[in-house]
Amino acid sequence: MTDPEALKRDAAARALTYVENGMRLGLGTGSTAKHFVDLLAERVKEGLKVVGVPTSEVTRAQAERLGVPLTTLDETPELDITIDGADEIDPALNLIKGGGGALLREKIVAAASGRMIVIADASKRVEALGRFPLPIEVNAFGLGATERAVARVLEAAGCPAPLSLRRKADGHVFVTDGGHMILDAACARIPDPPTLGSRLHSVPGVVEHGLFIGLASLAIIASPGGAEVVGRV
Ligand SMILES: O=C(CO)[C@H](O)[C@H](O)COP(=O)(O)O
Repeated sequence: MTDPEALKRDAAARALTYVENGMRLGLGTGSTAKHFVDLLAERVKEGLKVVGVPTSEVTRAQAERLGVPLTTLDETPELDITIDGADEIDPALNLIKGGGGALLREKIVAAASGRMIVIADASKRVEALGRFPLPIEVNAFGLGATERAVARVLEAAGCPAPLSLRRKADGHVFVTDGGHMILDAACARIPDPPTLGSRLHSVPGVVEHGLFIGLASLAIIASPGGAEVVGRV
């Protein structure tokens, strides 16, 4: 059996072939994106000139440690490519993201990019989104009321789901880089992701959700047979 880390690194290496001198890059978060930043740093040491916007404090620390030049969306509001992982990828390249809790910055950075390339191993491919619990980032104020409103929206969208407040391994509540909390919705199957996405945005207190609709234009999916490049259908 192929080592999952080797597959993630394969996908990351293939994504690097899309990076050209002078590009402004969005740098994703998670174990697959971490491989991309490692490989990018090697190319930077060899002389590649790029600048990156990290999607989390974890990625910022990694990139800084490895010498990848960084900028912000205030200094550089338009990026060429974002390369990021995903928790689920459907055939239309709609995604669930946020397993690592970085969904808000990931979505802002992807939306500011000319294209988003998703890198993943084949286990992330699904026919329909929803088996992976959908992360919903919420403001701490009014948490109980927001949770009830989110539950009503999920039910109306045909995917009633238990909600759980995300906690860290030590039991403390997980707090995002933006200072918010995450409700994970165990939907099982989301019949209409775009509709659910817009309805969730209508709930006061919801800061962002992990449905990435129409943002990714390319997915690089690594399996033991090699890395497959899939364009949006
Ligand atoms: O959305 C994310 C972080 O918020 C990650 O991209 C997603 O969780 C995939 O992570 P990994 O590459 O470790 O499987």
